Amino acid sequence: MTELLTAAQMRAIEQAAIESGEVTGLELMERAGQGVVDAIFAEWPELAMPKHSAPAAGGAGGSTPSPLRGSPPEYLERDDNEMRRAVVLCGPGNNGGDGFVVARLLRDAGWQVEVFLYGDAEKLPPDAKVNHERWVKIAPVTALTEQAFRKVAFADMYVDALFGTGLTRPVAGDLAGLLRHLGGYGGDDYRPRMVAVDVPSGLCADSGRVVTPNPRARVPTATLARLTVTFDSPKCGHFVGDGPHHCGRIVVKDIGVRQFREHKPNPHTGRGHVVRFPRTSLIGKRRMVPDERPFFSVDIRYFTKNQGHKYAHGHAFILSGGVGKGGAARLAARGALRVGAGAVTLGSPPAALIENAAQLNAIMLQSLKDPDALRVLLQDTRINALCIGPGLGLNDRGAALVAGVLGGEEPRPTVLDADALTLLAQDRALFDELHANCVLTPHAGEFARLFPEIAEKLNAPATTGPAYSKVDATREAAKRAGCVVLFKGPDTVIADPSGRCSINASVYERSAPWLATAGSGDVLAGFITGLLARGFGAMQAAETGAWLHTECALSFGPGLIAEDLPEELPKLFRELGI
Ligand SMILES: NC(=O)C1=CN([C@@H]2O[C@H](COP(=O)(O)OP(=O)(O)OC[C@H]3O[C@@H](n4cnc5c(N)ncnc54)[C@H](OP(=O)(O)O)[C@@H]3O)[C@@H](O)[C@H]2O)[C@@H](O)CC1
Ligand SMILES: [K+]
Repeated sequence: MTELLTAAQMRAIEQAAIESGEVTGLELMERAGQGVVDAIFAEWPELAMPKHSAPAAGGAGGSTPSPLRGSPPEYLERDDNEMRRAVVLCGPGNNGGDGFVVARLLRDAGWQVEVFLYGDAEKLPPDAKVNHERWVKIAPVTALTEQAFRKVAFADMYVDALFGTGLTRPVAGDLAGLLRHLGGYGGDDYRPRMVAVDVPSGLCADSGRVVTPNPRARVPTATLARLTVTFDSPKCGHFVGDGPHHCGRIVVKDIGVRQFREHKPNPHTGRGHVVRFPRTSLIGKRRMVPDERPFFSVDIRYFTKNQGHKYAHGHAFILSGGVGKGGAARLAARGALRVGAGAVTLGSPPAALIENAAQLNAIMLQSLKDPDALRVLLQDTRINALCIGPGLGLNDRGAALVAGVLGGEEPRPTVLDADALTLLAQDRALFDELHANCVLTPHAGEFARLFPEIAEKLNAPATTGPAYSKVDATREAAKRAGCVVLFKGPDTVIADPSGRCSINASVYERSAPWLATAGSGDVLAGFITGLLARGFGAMQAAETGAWLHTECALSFGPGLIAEDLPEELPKLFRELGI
């Protein structure tokens, strides 16, 4: 798994590296700038060629339209030289320092580069100041205003080095207007080559939220990049909230500080300690960082087909709702069976038995009238995982069954989804019965019902950086509930009460918008239940279930309906060598 860092964690690693004496801040800045330039040429190889010799396919060859509306200035229209043109926007911190390095390296590569600075050159931090001075020996720097930018902004590429991990407050005044332009130009169908250094300016690196007093503004005050080049490790904000929308694509460049991730305090000075708790992992497919495993590791031990009867592979029990409401629980049951539970039983109210019987074959069916019947059933110790909520019904029977599931003598690992979550929100005494082997799988609405104070913080405008994030919210919720919380979305965040946290992001190359289809959440609940039955721990079951869910959707492709998800698993398991 790839580790995601917060801005503070990245700063601590950088600080430890510098304090070790093995590298200077200036060297790190040079590596960062070089990383950006390398990423640019890898992303757009045609930019390494002279302008008129590059293929023009897809608008890749010639000059791109201005990101600001209106025609390019006359002198640019007359320009017929062969040089590539870049505009680099530098800010008042070290992100701006990286920008000056990028400008210099592009110029060394034969580009015509125009540099703008927002802020006072005298107040730049030391390394940024050195790179500013290096640049002004080569070419001038223009003070950044919207008006000044409008006059010259016509380029093959724009580099956004205004703010990185140091964004502390909303961008205001003239610069806000400029960022709105850079974040809202061109409609949806065309984005100029905008490269964000570390993080698109205006976006909080921790939360992926645009830092603004007005979150409902039609055009956000953050740049819209086609490529974001970050250093050492991706940051949480690249994968949650609006991050993926603003980043375009993420490339991670090694700047040689990895050994300092585990840095201990210097015994003499006591400094150089890297604070890396809590850790956040990315559950992803693609290889993002050298020497990290390309796949999220599905623990194959739990899938090994040991000889043995079906119950040796676990027995999942799924509680269903009333007549006409059984579809959701049947989907969950199918998911649990396909993911590998040896046996799956659906507990149905007597009146719905015939309906369920007509739809089930490999899944067993059991009459489940009330909590007394449940108590008797749970005397069967082979039942080792439960799922309650899909299609359950917001009624007394539902509430009594949730109480029965949570309050038994030997509470089983249990997934609580859908109606069970609403019932928990309505009855705090029930909520207090949650135990460490529970997994809650709320979407945003259910999350807000279950954890109203946390949701209020998350939904409040992000007016300071670092802003409260979905990662923070899920961690806090897991702690409060005392169990695993899987907060659904394209950026599914999973946390346990100890603070362990993962993000299963269905974004970038794992984007699967067709996964937002009726019944998809029921299948996810079933996957997790099946994995619990196979012996996975609660956190691992939630992580693996979420990962498989996205992978099934990607494998099937558009046109997917919830029924297709479990049926995709055998193919996926074959590919994984399970
Ligand atoms: N970590 C690493 O290993 C490496 C990091 N590197 C690079 O350093 C970057 C982090 O640099 P950084 O800490 O100087 O922060 P950065 O984002 O440049 O901004 C801080 C400045 O912006 C200002 N400011 C903030 N918000 C504002 C607002 N709304 N409107 C106006 N001003 C605002 C803020 O002002 P202040 O809050 O202090 O008043 C301060 O002046 C990082 O993203 C990466 O690119 C690489 O070089 C190499 C390795
Ligand atoms: K930036």
